[in-house]
Amino acid sequence: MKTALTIAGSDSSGGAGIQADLKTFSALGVFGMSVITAITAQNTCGVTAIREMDTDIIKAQIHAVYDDIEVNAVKIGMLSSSAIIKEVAAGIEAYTIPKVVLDTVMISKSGSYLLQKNAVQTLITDLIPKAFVVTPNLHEATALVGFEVVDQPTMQKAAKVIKDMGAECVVIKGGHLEGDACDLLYDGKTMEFFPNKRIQTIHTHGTGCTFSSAIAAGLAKGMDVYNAVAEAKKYVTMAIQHGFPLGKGVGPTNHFFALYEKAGIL
Ligand SMILES: Nc1ncnc2c1ncn2[C@@H]1O[C@H](COP(=O)(O)OP(=O)(O)OP(=O)(O)O)[C@@H](O)[C@H]1O
Ligand SMILES: Cc1ncc(CO)c(N)n1
Repeated sequence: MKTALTIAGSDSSGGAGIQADLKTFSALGVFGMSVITAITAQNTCGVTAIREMDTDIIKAQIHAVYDDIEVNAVKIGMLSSSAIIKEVAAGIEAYTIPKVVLDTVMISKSGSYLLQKNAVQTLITDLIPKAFVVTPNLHEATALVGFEVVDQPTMQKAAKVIKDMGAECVVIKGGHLEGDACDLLYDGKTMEFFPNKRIQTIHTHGTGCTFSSAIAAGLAKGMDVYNAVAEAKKYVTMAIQHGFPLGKGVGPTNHFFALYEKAGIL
């Protein structure tokens, strides 16, 4: 069985973060492992508290996994601070980790900072150059490149700038576009749009985490980046389609509907 590791924050409500990542890995038939960078007290209405893990326990978790187990792909999510980014970058360096999907998590849907504002530059200098795929949403792409990313032409322009920061491939997510939910993949040679009709729902908690983990799962299974993104897009669309009104706010993506439907059980 192929393996994937998520290095990310915990979401107590189970819709995003480590919990969404592990559900995605399982649903896609990959054995999931985790390095927890921070704990959030979070539900469908918002984030009420954040506690960062000390860098020594983050380092110990990375070493515990890598000293024992072959890891076929890594997804990186919430990192919270510059110090944590540097620790994770050192781990990638120490084990020369190749298939890294970096989800540049910055602000939760409810508006809480999951990455300190002053850490964006560290992300650019220390981690983006080590990533195989970087997956910013429109807001994150804007923060990375310094101009507004709001439509397909500016997504294309931003993808080139982020590629020049040293990432192998760039996926700019169009979940926040006006109109269709259209993502862009740039591998340095071709620009490929992955269009999809926008699903009319408020239940989109964890869409970004689900998508980036699904890309990592595809890479773990040996897919090339194009197929990994195409399959991840199908998966996240299905998971949003079956999203449901858990709690009083923004409900989560639904992995198990996706799994059962795929297996022909439902
Ligand atoms: N309403 C929707 N209908 C269809 N696809 C969607 C919808 N919302 C998001 N997506 C898709 O979900 C994936 C995640 O994109 P999105 O832009 O929502 O990420 P994100 O903002 O990083 O998510 P998060 O808030 O969880 O961090 C992309 O493939 C995007 O196109
Ligand atoms: C822990 C965590 N990671 C990522 C997200 C996505 O925004 C979230 N809401 N919570």
